[in-house]
Amino acid sequence: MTLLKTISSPETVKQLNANEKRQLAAEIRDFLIEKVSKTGGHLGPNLGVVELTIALHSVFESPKDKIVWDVGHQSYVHKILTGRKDEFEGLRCYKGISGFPKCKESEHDVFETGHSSTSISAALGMAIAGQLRNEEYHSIAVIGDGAMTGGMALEALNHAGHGDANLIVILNDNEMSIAPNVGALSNYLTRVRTDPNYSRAKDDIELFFKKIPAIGNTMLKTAERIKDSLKYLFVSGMLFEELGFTYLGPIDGHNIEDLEMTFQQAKKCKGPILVHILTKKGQGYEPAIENPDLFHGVGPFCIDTGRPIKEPCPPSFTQVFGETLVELAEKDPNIIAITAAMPTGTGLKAFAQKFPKRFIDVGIAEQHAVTLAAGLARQGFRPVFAVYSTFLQRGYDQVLHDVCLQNLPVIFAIDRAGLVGQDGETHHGVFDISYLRHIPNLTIMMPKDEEELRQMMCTALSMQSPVAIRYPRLNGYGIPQSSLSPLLTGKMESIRQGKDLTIVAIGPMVELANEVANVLDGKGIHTTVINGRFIKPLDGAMLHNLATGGRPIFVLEEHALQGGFGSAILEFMESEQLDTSVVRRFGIPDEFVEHGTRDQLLEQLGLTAEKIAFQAQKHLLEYNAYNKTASL
Ligand SMILES: Cc1ncc(C[n+]2csc(CCOP(=O)(O)OP(=O)(O)O)c2C)c(N)n1
Ligand SMILES: CC(=O)[C@@H](O)[C@H](O)COP(=O)(O)O
Ligand SMILES: [Mg+2]
Repeated sequence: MTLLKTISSPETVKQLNANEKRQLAAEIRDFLIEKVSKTGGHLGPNLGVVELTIALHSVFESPKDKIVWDVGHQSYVHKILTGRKDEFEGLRCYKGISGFPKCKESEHDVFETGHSSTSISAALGMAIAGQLRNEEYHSIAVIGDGAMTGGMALEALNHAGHGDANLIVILNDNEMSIAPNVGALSNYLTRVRTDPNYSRAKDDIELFFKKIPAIGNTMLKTAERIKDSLKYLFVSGMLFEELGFTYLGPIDGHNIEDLEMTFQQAKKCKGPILVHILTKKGQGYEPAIENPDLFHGVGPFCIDTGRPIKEPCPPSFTQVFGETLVELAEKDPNIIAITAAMPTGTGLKAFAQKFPKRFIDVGIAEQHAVTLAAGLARQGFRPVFAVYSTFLQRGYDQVLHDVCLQNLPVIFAIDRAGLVGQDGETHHGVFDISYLRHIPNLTIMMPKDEEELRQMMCTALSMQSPVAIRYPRLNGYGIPQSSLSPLLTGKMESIRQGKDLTIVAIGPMVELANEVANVLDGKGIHTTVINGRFIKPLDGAMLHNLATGGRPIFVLEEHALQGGFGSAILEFMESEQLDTSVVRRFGIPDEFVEHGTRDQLLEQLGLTAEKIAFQAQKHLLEYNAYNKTASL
């Protein structure tokens, strides 16, 4: 990696000639494969944008020119070229560089991303800002064909096309979202990619009519008009031209010279421009090309074989969800599974293979997915929308307005609920209780283990109202499966009894509560552990019993404290005139949690058995002293 060693900034890239840039691209690919094989990460998307990123930093003047990376999972090459290559040992690691653009890392990271389809809006905002201040710079959104299916992207195209802001949208079309891309836009782009016919048809028409003497020219003019109307159907980019963009492309996204020439052309254009580039996800590494879904976001892997390096472990909550949904769907023909471009991540691949007519992938369109589910439910189906907690944030109003207000029986299978680890702030699923709990008609559950997830899915199907089941990005505990039977709605579960302290916990925090109880047992302190199970409705009878039991109550949740499960318990106790001073909440304070392993982040947040047991001892001393004084 001789050339790569010399790269410390975009200026050093600009000094290279064409051959050197090609060599640099090869070295970057080797670098990415070597580093990501150790840390894990979004290898496929980044291998696909090596030439694009070299050309971008060759032609434009970052950070004066603003480059916004949509989703941002493909920004590793950008980070390598902007002085961070020596930090890749710590990619996505605790206190290491993020896998997404972070403004605090570099002046070249001009906007933070992680959720899809935001880049055009952000870049357009920056372009308009430049116009208002008479500042000369280019504003560039790099967006994938998958992200382009997101509603926000289309809203921004609609706005940009109507104005004269100097915005450059680079559409990185690799025919893939995480899975193969879906939808009419994707089909259109495929036609544009693979459409030799139009140009041939145009030449053939002209040649044919030119052969006909005299009338030929008249007919040729008619044919011109036909050709123009044909253009509206086939020619590259007409869709974008019609939206007010200057369309350039499609061009080979792995040819640096072509890219640079096109970007130079785009720089001279006024108003909104869309450059359509064609790339291959995983370019340069066969296993990633052959398995773009796996290598979209991969854990550590063996470079020679491309096989993930994984310890044997029990099935994940996601896998149990997917298998159970198939089991339920075999009995209930009304079950429909919906994903927003994440069939693998949400465990729906088996369902899609077994019930293709009852599986819907809407693309990166969570808002649409929720209201689509509402429509299906209105017609008597049982739609199950499997979605990551963080991405359901996109569909908040649809959950409230289209599902719960009409009390429609939609099931929200909320995966990645809790800390997700290396994706960090933009992906932790730690806000869904807060943004859902206040919505009337909605039931919210969280299982303590994978077996209870199965029971909750069965419970949800037995209800005729909206239900959310939230579960973590974790492996299960290897609990043997039992037959599916519904739980009693709104009932907590008593796990163990102890006279000194009560801990009420949800999800994986129940396991932690047991660990705390074991630590305290060794200190002669005995703990009652309650599995919260239902975040809404709460188990009022249990809470009354606990609140009047004369013991402090600790509430554990891997979720924001603001508006979380502990808040719900406090609100309930206050509304019942119970003594809320007995309650102490443990969860995520009012801050964003960065990336790292889940264990590192739990340690940082004080959500460990040792730390909570220490707090319990301290609290009990104060609590008992206070009560002694009060009783005198
Ligand atoms: C709102 C939202 N939904 C889902 C995701 C998960 N996600 C991350 S990347 C991706 C696919 C992006 O496809 P594309 O834009 O074509 O980029 P590529 O990976 O092909 O380079 C998805 C669905 C997300 N980041 N944000
Ligand atoms: C970039 C993005 O949003 C997805 O690729 C996400 O990183 C997937 O997360 P999981 O690894 O939890 O499926
Ligand atoms: Mg793509």
